[in-house]
Amino acid sequence: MSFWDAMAREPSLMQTFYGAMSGDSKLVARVLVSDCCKELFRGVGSLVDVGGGTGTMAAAIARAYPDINCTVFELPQVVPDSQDQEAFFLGGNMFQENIPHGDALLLKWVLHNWDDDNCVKILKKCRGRNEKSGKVILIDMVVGYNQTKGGGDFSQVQLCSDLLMMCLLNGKERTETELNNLLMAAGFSGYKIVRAIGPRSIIEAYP
Ligand SMILES: C[S@@+](CC[C@H](N)C(=O)[O-])C[C@H]1O[C@@H](n2cnc3c(N)ncnc32)[C@H](O)[C@@H]1O
Repeated sequence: MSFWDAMAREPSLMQTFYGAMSGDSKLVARVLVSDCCKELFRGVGSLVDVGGGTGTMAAAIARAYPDINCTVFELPQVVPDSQDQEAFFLGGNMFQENIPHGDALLLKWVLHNWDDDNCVKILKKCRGRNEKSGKVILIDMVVGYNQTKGGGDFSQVQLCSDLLMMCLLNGKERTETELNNLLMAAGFSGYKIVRAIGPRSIIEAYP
């Protein structure tokens, strides 16, 4: 049974986990929708937050950019019973179903949950959905990046998170080289690290 299915059997655990994800998204959204990142959203009319949890990030983007149509694509057990006003929810499994099309697909704190093979599968599916135009926005740790760019030393946080991901999910935190390898294996033409947010980074990847 997957970590996600096991959690779905424990309502209190689900509430705690997705509440924590939502709290984190509130923090990160403050940076993502601030002036420093506005280039990310230029020309974007639709955005899909893949594995977007309870929709906190998508709602923050929709509030800041009312012209962007925001969708949250999540496991059915996470989709709320009634639709949110700010973002549309769609239930599905990103490995099995088609990820909805979007000018921008967002993967925040998703890739670090998976091993390399599964990451390439996820990235290929995302690339397939916006190959002609658009991009994929990743928010994840890039191990070592922040130290070299003067953003503070987050190496211990990054290594602790790496251990946690390995133990819980067979996932990992990745260096820039490892991230580049995944993107190239999934057929992306390039990427740019837009900026760091503490131990994590915002990365724009181009199909
Ligand atoms: C670490 S959480 C991040 C949630 C959200 N992006 C955030 O940062 O707050 C990973 C998310 O991936 C979702 N997820 C896991 N497996 C999935 C799948 N097969 N298809 C779609 N979503 C999935 C989980 O339900 C969870 O919300």
